[in-house]
Parts: sequence; C-alpha cells; structure tokens
Amino acid sequence: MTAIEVQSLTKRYGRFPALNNLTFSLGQGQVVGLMGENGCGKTTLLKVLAGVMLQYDGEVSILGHRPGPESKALVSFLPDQSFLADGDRIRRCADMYADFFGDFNREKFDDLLKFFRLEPAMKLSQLSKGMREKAQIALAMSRDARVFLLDEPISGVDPAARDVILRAVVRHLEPDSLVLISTHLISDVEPILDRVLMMRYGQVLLEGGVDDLREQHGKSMDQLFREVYRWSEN
Ligand SMILES: Nc1ncnc2c1ncn2[C@@H]1O[C@H](COP(=O)(O)OP(=O)(O)OP(=O)(O)O)[C@@H](O)[C@H]1O
Repeated sequence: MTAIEVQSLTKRYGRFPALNNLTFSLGQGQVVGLMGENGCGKTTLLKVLAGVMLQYDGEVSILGHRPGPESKALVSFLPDQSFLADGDRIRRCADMYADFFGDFNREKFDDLLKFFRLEPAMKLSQLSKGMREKAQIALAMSRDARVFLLDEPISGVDPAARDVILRAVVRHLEPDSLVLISTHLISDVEPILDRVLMMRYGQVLLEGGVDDLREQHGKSMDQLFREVYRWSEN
C-alpha cells in the first residue's frame, strides 16, 4: 500500500517556492533517505508530511489521510531542532509522550534507553549532544506509528553514536512501517536504506531503490549523490 502520496506540492515562503510542484509516492515497509543540498526543501517537506505546516498547494496523502489530526496519529515526527525542555528528566519526557500519544510503547522505550545506555533519571540539560539525540530518537521510535519522519537525526554526533542511533531506528521497525530520514551524512545512513529520494530546488532530482541504483551505476549512494549534483549543475 502507498504510505505517502504527494502530487504537485508547492509550498511558498512569500513568493519563494521552497517546494515546487513536487510529485512522488512511497510505499510501506521501507527506509528511505531524503537527500539534497542545503535549502532544497527537505525540512519543509517533512513539516508538510508531519501535519505541522498546513498551508500549501497540491495534494498530500498519508495512508489515505490529508495531513491533520488523523494522519498525525499515524506519524511520528522527529524535528531537526530539540523539542524537549532542558529542565526535564528523561522519565518526564516519556510520561509526556505517553500522555500525548496513545501509541507510545513503554517497552520499546525502556529497551531503547538501555540500548543507548541512558537512565530515566538523567536530566536533559546534563546530556551531551549525542545523548540528547539518542533520547529524542528513543521517544520518536517508541511510538507504534506507521510512518516515521526523521529530520537529520544524526547531525552533529560522532560516527560511533551515528551508528548506534541508526541501529536503533530499525530495531523495532514493523515490516509495514515507512521511515523517511533526511540527512547529509549519506555514507553513514546508506547501510539502513532501501530507497533514496534526492531533491533539488524543491523538486525530485532522482529517486530509486538503493540496490537498483547501485547495480545501474556501480556506485555507492554517496558517490552517486555527488555525481548527480555535479551533472545537474552543467
Ligand atoms: N520560515 C521560512 N521563511 C522563509 N523562507 C524559509 C523558511 N523556512 C525555510 N525557508 C527557505 O525555504 C527553502 C527550503 O528550506 P528547508 O529548510 O526546507 O531546506 P532543507 O533542504 O531542509 O535545508 P538544510 O539541508 O539546510 O536543512 C530555503 O531556501 C529556505 O531559505
């Protein structure tokens, strides 16, 4: 079944189209890398899909729902900026998540905390950047959601932490879930990707299955990304 269907999506900030007649669809049961240069529209797209940005032109459907309360119940969104209050402890963040989201799964959360070697009593203000990213990923991935939208979940953390975070992303994934993960760290993310969606100027530049693209071009996604963007400049 199609998880995300986007047709002729345009989102303007003033007169500037951050998303420009964007069309694509993504099926369930895969991990998709959303890639592209700074400012190509990745965060804007994720915000529209997450239902936090409701003013746009075009058609967007998440498992058959327009972005809104019904789609939000099925979508777990990890924004690119920290959404947790510094003064809180991890335990309190989990309680708030459980209050807010009916599909919050405490067992998954406890497992992910252990996996990350984090303690419920830890205060957010005392966590390093990498530990904080881990706490946020643990919260976002502990929902029994159908679609996960992760905006740069491993930016600014060391390579070992990136690896652990990515393993956590796929740890409890249901076979029919879709994960859309935006990143500039392509070679780090590549091992968990089934598909890539490369964007430029608010449009799709290249889309395809990772195995097919590798076979077709004989290149890693990181190499392909560099090449595709070089071609499109000429
Ligand atoms: N609130 C805003 N007001 C005006 N312009 C905006 C706003 N948010 C984003 N933009 C512009 O829209 C375009 C797309 O921004 P967006 O943040 O979606 O890109 P991105 O691909 O996520 O970039 P990055 O890789 O740097 O995170 C950029 O040109 C940006 O300057």
